[in-house]
Amino acid sequence: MSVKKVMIVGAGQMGSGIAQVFAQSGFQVILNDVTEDALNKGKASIEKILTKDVTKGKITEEDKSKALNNLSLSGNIADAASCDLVVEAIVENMDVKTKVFQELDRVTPPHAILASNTSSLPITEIAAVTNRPEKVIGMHFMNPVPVMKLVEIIRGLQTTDETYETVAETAERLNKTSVEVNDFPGFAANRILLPMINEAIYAVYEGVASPEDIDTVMKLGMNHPMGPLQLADFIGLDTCLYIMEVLHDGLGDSKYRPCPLLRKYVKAGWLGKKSGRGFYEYT
Ligand SMILES: CC(=O)CC(=O)SCCNC(=O)CCNC(=O)[C@H](O)C(C)(C)COP(=O)(O)OP(=O)(O)OC[C@H]1O[C@@H](n2cnc3c(N)ncnc32)[C@H](O)[C@@H]1OP(=O)(O)O
Ligand SMILES: NC(=O)C1=CN([C@@H]2O[C@H](COP(=O)(O)OP(=O)(O)OC[C@H]3O[C@@H](n4cnc5c(N)ncnc54)[C@H](OP(=O)(O)O)[C@@H]3O)[C@@H](O)[C@H]2O)C=CC1
Repeated sequence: MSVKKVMIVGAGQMGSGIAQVFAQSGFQVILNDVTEDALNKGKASIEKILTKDVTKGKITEEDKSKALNNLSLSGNIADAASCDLVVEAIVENMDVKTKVFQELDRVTPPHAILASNTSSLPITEIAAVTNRPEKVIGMHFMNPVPVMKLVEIIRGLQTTDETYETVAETAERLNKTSVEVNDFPGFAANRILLPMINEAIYAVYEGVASPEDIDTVMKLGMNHPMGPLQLADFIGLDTCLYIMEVLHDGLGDSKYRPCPLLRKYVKAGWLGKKSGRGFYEYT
């Protein structure tokens, strides 16, 4: 199957980035969210990035219009009835995701592939709530989506080769490089990245150094483009905590225990860049 039309569920930072790259690659895209406000914010962020790219001469005004013409907004998940592929990018919570997958299973045509952009949750478990587990797969983009080249493709236990190949070919059409990963907590990217971020938070918690100095260590000492605390704020501290909980519960090793300071910040509503405050303040 060659994918022509996609729905992206969730118009947050990941969903809007995913919608943008699909629209720029010539796919028909429906961006879905529960509120009109979220949809408008998602569309505005796509327009802002495309306008910047025009100013920089990376794309033409015509490329921008074409991409925006490929994009429509919808508050009704039943609009996925016309789609070949759905990429879900809502909150990292199994209960919420499985409800959405049950709904998608009801409304999409039988040939449609249902993909999740989950950072860490088991694809096999998400697939099990549908009547098409062979067509459920992980399509894990990296943040910021328009910039990062990688897509982790995660096979659930019942994902077929055909589903895998369609998604791998779709990632290639998006000009991304994909890697095949098996269904383990945190997959590959976050099994490696998140323990480093969590350790950096422990270092702040234990008074090893200030957040600024810890980030400087990793930026100037290891040439990371962002320090781990700046990156945690960028990912979202709620998402970081959900991922650490999945690693801790799923792998059962105390080395993955989420730092109490991370829990405290999330409880306080300090979710990082998206809420205006995390390890740093954002205006
Ligand atoms: C949690 C998960 O499940 C998985 C994950 O995603 S983990 C997170 C993975 N991501 C990372 O590790 C990101 C690490 N950070 C970086 O690579 C860089 O800091 C960065 C690309 C985000 C920004 O780069 P920078 O050099 O510091 O800043 P800046 O010069 O403003 O941006 C570089 C380019 O990226 C673009 N860019 C930055 N943020 C962007 C965004 N949100 N959307 C689109 N484009 C963006 C800029 O427009 C710029 O483009 P040009 O080179 O064409 O001018
Ligand atoms: N942040 C990152 O760096 C990365 C995140 N991911 C994964 O991507 C997913 C989304 O993360 P991110 O974009 O950062 O999160 P955001 O909080 O930015 O966006 C989530 C969006 O989904 C909406 N939403 C919540 N429930 C539903 C629903 N039932 N139907 C439709 N929309 C819904 C939210 O609306 P509202 O705000 O109203 O609740 C919000 O607009 C998560 O699974 C995360 O783990 C993957 C790679 C990187």
